[in-house]
Amino acid sequence: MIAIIGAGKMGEALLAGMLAKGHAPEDVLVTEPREEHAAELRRRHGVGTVGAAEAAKRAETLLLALKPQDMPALLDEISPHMSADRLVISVAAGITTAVLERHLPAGVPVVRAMPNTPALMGQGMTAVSGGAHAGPEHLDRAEELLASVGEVIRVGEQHMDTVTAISGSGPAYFYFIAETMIEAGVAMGMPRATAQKLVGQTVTGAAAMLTGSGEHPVVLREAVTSPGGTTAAALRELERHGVRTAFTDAIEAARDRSSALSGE
Ligand SMILES: NC(=O)C1=CN([C@@H]2O[C@H](COP(=O)(O)OP(=O)(O)OC[C@H]3O[C@@H](n4cnc5c(N)ncnc54)[C@H](OP(=O)(O)O)[C@@H]3O)[C@@H](O)[C@H]2O)C=CC1
Ligand SMILES: O=C(O)[C@@H]1CCC=N1
Repeated sequence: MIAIIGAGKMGEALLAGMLAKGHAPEDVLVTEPREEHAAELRRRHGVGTVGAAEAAKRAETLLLALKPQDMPALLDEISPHMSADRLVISVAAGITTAVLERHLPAGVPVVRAMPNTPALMGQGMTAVSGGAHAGPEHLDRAEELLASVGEVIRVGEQHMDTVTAISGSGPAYFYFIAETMIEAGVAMGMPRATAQKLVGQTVTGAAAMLTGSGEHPVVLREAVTSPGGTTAAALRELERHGVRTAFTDAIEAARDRSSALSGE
C-alpha cells in the first residue's frame, strides 16, 4: 500500500501519473485535510482517503507532498506509527533527509525526491537521494515508484537544491516563455488560438530536437540562426536585455529559496 500525504498540485500529478501507469487505486491511500478536496480525489481517481495517522499505519511507502512549512507537524503526527520497515519519500523542496530523520523514529529509511508536474503526463523528471538509513533497496523502491511517472536519476543530496531550481521549478520557466511568445503574437495582431498553436508545437518540436538529436543546445540554436536573418536579430535583443543573466540569477534565487525552506 502506498499513501500520498498531501495531494495538491504535485501530489495529485504523481497520483494521476501512477494510476495511469497501472497502479491499482485500491493500493493507494490519500490524505488531504479538507473533506471537499478529499471527496473530489475519491471521485476523480477512485482512491481511498484517510487521516495521516491511519495512512501511516497502513502503508509501507509514504509519499509526502505537503508544503515544506507543513512538514514538521505532519512528521510529528505520523512518527508514532512509523518503524524501520517503512519507506518515507518526501518531495518537499528544501527539506533535507536530516530534517526528516530528526522527526521520525531512529532507523526509518527516508528518500528525498524532487519531481516536476509533467509527471501528470508520464513525462516527469525526478531526482532522488537517500538518507542515512536508506539502503539500495529503498532507493530502488523509490526509483521504481517515481519511474512510473517519468525519468528518474540519483544525485548526491548536496545537489538537491540545484535540482529543485532547474527541473523542479523548470517547467514554470518554459511556461513563462511560452506565455510571453503567445502575448507577443497577440500584440502583433495574431488571433490568440493561432499564436497558441504556433507556440505549443514549437515548444514540442524544440523539446524533441533537444532530447532526440543528442546535440548541445548551442548547435541547435546555430542551425536556426541564418546569417543576417530574423533569429540573429531576436537573439541580439535577448542578449541586450540581459536575459541570459536574468535566467542564471533566477535559478540561483530558486536554489537559495530551496535551501532556506529547510528551516535549518
Ligand atoms: N508544484 C510543483 O511543481 C512541485 C512541488 N513540489 C513540492 O510538493 C509539495 C506540495 O507542493 P504543491 O503541490 O505545489 O502545493 P499544494 O499547496 O498544491 O499542495 C499541498 C497539499 O497538501 C495539503 N495539506 C496541507 N496540510 C496537510 C496535512 N497535514 N496532511 C495532508 N495534506 C495536507 C494541502 O491542502 P490544503 O490546500 O487544504 O491546505 C494541499 O492540498 C511542496 O513541498 C513542494 O515543494 C516538488 C516538486 C514540484
Ligand atoms: O515552487 C516550489 O516551491 C515548488 C518546488 C519546485 C517546484 N515547485
